[in-house]
Amino acid sequence: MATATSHQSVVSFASLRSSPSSTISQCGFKIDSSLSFTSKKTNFCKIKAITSSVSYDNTLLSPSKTIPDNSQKKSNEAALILIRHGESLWNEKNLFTGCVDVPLTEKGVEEAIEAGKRISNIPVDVIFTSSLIRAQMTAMLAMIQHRRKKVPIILHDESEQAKTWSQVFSDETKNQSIPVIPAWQLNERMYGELQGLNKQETAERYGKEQVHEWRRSYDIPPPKGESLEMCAERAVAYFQDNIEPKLAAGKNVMIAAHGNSLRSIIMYLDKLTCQEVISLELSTGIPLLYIFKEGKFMKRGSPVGPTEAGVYAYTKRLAQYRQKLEDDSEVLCA
Ligand SMILES: O=C(O)[C@@H](CO)OP(=O)(O)O
Repeated sequence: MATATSHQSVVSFASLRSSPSSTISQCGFKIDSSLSFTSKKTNFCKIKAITSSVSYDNTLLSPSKTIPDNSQKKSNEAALILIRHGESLWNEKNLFTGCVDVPLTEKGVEEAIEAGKRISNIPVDVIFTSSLIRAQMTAMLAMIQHRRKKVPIILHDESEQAKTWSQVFSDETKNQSIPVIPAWQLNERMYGELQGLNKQETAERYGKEQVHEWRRSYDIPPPKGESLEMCAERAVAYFQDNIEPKLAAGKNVMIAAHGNSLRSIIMYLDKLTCQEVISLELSTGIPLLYIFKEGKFMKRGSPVGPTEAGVYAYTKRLAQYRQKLEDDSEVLCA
């Protein structure tokens, strides 16, 4: 089996069972129908909920107790956008990165801006990122492209003082902000003793198959690192405890994270088996859209651009949101 690169230009969603053709779909996915899958159940039942959850709302941007908690607002659907960070300096050098905190390349910056353009008409109420700079840069660069022009603000909870010192005292300013919640649980899989090694040289030294197992198998960890299963135990538990409740409350969520932390979350959303997840590759800087409705996640594809009609054809709510953005900009231009 060929070693997958971190820069593949195609997102191969092995689980997209409802669309069997091997073409670029209307949603912007390439679906690889050459793969066949068994009906083996995913063993995600192993994932235990982590109870030490942190929950933020827009209200945390302001100390006022009188501001209503909008997280309780009723809605029957919410958008979920997943973005793998843009190309990092170590992606460019083909080095195993894992939890090493490396920034984006110039190309990565451009990818993040392009991703932002693609989702610029999709509502975002709260952003979750890993604690690593490449995911945070991606989230920020993407959000500055958003037509709503809200300001993404990182919430700091590392100490009581950090929380107190970053309070916002204007309701209006708070309403024009989007909370950005960093969570180490969304960090890239810890690559152990491979971190900093060149991927090609490692494959030459240990063999392509061994390195492919370390990189893509579900339960085989790299030396002293995390397997995808171990990464899922923290990333999916965090998603269930902190992100799903937001979606259930009608909040539109964006997650900027990493190849493997997002693979584990997609495995959960798409109910992929341990075999299926091996073929799941995420490109850098490509946003993926899901709709959460009645407790279920529906994959909607990757928004191709601000004028891409397909994305909006899927839900009335997204179409209405875009129409409102159009109306507002017409009023501003008049
Ligand atoms: O190096 C890493 O941390 C990851 C993501 O870039 O690489 P891989 O494609 O091997 O999972």
